[in-house]
Amino acid sequence: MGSVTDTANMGSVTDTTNTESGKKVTVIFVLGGPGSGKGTQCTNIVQNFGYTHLSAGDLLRAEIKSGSENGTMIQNMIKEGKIVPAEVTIKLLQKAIQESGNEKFLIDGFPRNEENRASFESIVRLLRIVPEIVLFFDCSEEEMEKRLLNRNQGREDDNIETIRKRFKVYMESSLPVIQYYGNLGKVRRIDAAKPIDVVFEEVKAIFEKVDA
Ligand SMILES: Nc1ncnc2c1ncn2[C@@H]1O[C@H](COP(=O)(O)OP(=O)(O)OP(=O)(O)O)[C@@H](O)[C@H]1O
Ligand SMILES: Nc1ccn([C@@H]2O[C@H](COP(=O)(O)O)[C@@H](O)[C@H]2O)c(=O)n1
Ligand SMILES: [Mg+2]
Repeated sequence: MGSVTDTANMGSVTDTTNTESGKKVTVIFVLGGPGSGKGTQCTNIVQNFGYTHLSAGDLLRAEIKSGSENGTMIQNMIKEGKIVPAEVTIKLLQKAIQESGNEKFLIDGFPRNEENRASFESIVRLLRIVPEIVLFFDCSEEEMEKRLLNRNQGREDDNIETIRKRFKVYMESSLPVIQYYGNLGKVRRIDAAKPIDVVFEEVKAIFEKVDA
């Protein structure tokens, strides 16, 4: 997305569909419940299909670490399992997109609620970028809870109290976004309860079609 210019103001994103090299920008949203395996499978997709993986959660956690003025607000929201205002998250995504030099993006954990979706769409409408497809990692709460409690990555939100809050936000705010894209025929549902390599076989079949 080399020709997308943003003068630190989301309203001033230049209207362009293609990069300066004339290549098409591909955006794939990666959605699913907490612990469904989005990050794990994105790592596999990057290795096999040349996408840049942008995890909204990872970008927000990096923003906390950077000591930014929004850090405390973001940290408090993550601890409570709440969704950070889209304005903040989209700025981080835009910066990462610009810095990547790539044209193919997996946007993981975004849009997470209606406000995320509507804000993103109002910006990308200018760019005429629409998500190619939405990968939906579908997994039971029981399995996701087990995975999160065993993740051991030192995440402040991987405790049972916050996990329950994240599940509630997922059911109430994130699933409707998946349904929205489902109504547009964009959702590719994946049975994420299976072992990692089996899930990736299903993912691979989808990407082979996208890249065809
Ligand atoms: N198919 C799978 N079977 C068993 N364990 C898995 C599977 N996929 C991922 N895991 C493990 O579950 C944990 C959560 O996976 P991951 O971090 O990829 O989930 P996520 O969807 O990105 O979660 P979050 O939304 O919290 O970031 C990790 O410890 C990972 O190794
Ligand atoms: N669009 C988003 C994505 C994430 N968050 C916050 O980060 C937390 C962790 O997200 P993961 O995808 O890494 O699980 C999430 O619970 C939210 O608090 C957000 O606000 N907006
Ligand atoms: Mg993740």
